[in-house]
Amino acid sequence: MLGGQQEAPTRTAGAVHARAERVTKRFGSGVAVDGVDLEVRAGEIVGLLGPNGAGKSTLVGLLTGSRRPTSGRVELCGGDPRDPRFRRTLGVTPQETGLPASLRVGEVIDFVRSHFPDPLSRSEVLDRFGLGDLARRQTGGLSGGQKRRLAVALAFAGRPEIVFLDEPTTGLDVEARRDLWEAVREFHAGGGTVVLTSHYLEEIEALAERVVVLGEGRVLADASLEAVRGLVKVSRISISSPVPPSGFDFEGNGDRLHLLTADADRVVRELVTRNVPFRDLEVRPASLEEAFLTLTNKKAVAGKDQR
Ligand SMILES: Nc1ncnc2c1ncn2[C@@H]1O[C@H](COP(=O)(O)OP(=O)(O)OP(=O)(O)O)[C@@H](O)[C@H]1O
Repeated sequence: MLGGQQEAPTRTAGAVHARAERVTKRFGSGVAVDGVDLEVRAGEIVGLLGPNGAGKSTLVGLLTGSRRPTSGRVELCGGDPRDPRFRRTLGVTPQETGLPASLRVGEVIDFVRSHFPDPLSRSEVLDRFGLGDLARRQTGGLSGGQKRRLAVALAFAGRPEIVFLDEPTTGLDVEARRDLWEAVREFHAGGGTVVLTSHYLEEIEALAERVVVLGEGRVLADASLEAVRGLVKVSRISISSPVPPSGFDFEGNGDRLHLLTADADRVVRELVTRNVPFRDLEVRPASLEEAFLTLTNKKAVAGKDQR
């Protein structure tokens, strides 16, 4: 993948911790990742956002060395992610984690720790992720949420430079999710780099400073959270009306109707001019989810490096 001599992993602030250069991954005739360029710098929290099948997990797999690109180049902390010297900088929680059912939680943590030169202590991992009470439990007997918490904790056990969290809080209740966010923030506050994928827009909004929107394997947007919203400049207009006004694309149930538009002023003026009998008018900026849907629909190649 990468040729020639490789230096030891870079630990300089501002260094590139993960890089994809025109990376493509094909499965048979399908393209999961299609010519992606991406740089993640030390200390960033980057959210990968996209609908099912957009290529998020495949991209994470490529950046973390569990998959090889069909073409293009990937780097992790300045080297090949398949090289153990560079893998030591990495913590990863894949979407599906197979934990050995007969091992106890503490044993699994120790097993993972043993692969790293300067890991967290067992009790640090247990405490930080609220697993103290479960240390002696066999992983086979854990609930789905407990397994997920352990899987995320394991990503941090080796005291990594960069963590990749693929849908980290799927299946967790609100409290457990917030606890995990806190642990991720703590890692970030200590200088750690984070790449996370999520379907929970709340999670991306809570954690990410930069959002990379993927659609059909391509980067549709790569910008700050605010800029991703700004890119589409969509407003959501809601009205109550006994009948849907003709000539407008309002959707909704009952008499509450909604419309996404880039020009809310024009729509409201037209509603008034045409004497539409609306009430309870509400106009607000689109949520990230709405912005993201609009971006995906447009298939726009938008705003690289607007962060
Ligand atoms: N091992 C594989 N063999 C064949 N096709 C695959 C394989 N892995 C992924 N794909 C295909 O590649 C595309 C991208 O999948 P990927 O899992 O990366 O998307 P995703 O954005 O992570 O989706 P989700 O949010 O549902 O996890 C999909 O069309 C998927 O079916």
